[in-house]
Amino acid sequence: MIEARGLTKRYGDRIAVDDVSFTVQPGTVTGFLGPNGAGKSTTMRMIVGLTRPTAGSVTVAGQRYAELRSPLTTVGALLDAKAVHTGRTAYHHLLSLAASHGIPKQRVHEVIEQTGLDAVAGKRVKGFSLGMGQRLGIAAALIGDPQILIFDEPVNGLDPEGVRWVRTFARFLASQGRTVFLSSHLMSEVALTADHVIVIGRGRILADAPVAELVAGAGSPAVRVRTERASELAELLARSGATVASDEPGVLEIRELDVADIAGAAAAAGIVLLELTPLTTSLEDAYMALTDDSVEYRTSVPVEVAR
Ligand SMILES: Nc1ncnc2c1ncn2[C@@H]1O[C@H](COP(=O)(O)OP(=O)(O)OP(=O)(O)O)[C@@H](O)[C@H]1O
Repeated sequence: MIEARGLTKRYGDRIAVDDVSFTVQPGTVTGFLGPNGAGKSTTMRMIVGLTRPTAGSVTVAGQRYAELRSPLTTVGALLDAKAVHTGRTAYHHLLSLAASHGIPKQRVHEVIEQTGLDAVAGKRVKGFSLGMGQRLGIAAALIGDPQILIFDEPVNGLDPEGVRWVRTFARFLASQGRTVFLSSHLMSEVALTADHVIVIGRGRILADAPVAELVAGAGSPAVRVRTERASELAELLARSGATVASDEPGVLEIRELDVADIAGAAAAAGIVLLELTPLTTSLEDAYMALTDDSVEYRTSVPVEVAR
């Protein structure tokens, strides 16, 4: 279990992590989701004692990382796979890690096998592909057979096969009763991998819920409408309290009004609808709704598109 209480990190007058409290449970994959710069890496670095909190605390298995007598056998982390840039072979990299922590050699063979590195274990890490580097990072995290695993953006830059491997492996680790905490800025990835999601934006927790609950609570789903009089209908519906968006000429995405309300309003105004489709709410919608005010950089769709 990982427990953060009032965890805060300031860099000068910039607040990277702002008074966050959460618990990550064993036996599940918990996704840590947020846009770039939201504070995910800073939080993870504080969990494993690499960054010192400005205030608050975080514990793993009930203790602060610095107090752990045997850190590698308690928590394993993959924070920056590219950080391993060595002329040593994968086997020797893992062997020296094991040796420096009193972990038997046998464990090196086990993690090599578990992470599918057998074929490249004798090769120098320098020449590794990103996918192989990621497997090596995960093997290193597993070396002490810890119950708690922290992976920062484990699928970033991986090909589809690599993504699938990380996803399946994370689920396997959780099925063994381990605590698996993995970050991503990809909601689609988290939806496929995690049971539970903690969403962070601008250093604050925006949601902490099972994936299913987050989707269900995403608010009114959108309705897609196609008409030749899109801008006229958009103005009409906006006056009735709808939120109207458009990223394609003649097509509107309407929230806060249901299909019947929209059809009624269009009929009353003599506007012919060419399409009227309720859209199901996805985790992506839920995530966008939650982080709407939290993204540092955004693109906006000009209203003119609706015309
Ligand atoms: N060492 C540092 N010095 C100053 N500011 C920092 C430092 N590390 C992080 N920050 C700032 O803190 C904020 C949170 O960064 P962090 O890397 O934790 O976010 P993130 O959610 O992991 O984003 P990304 O997905 O882009 O890695 C950002 O605004 C970042 O610029």
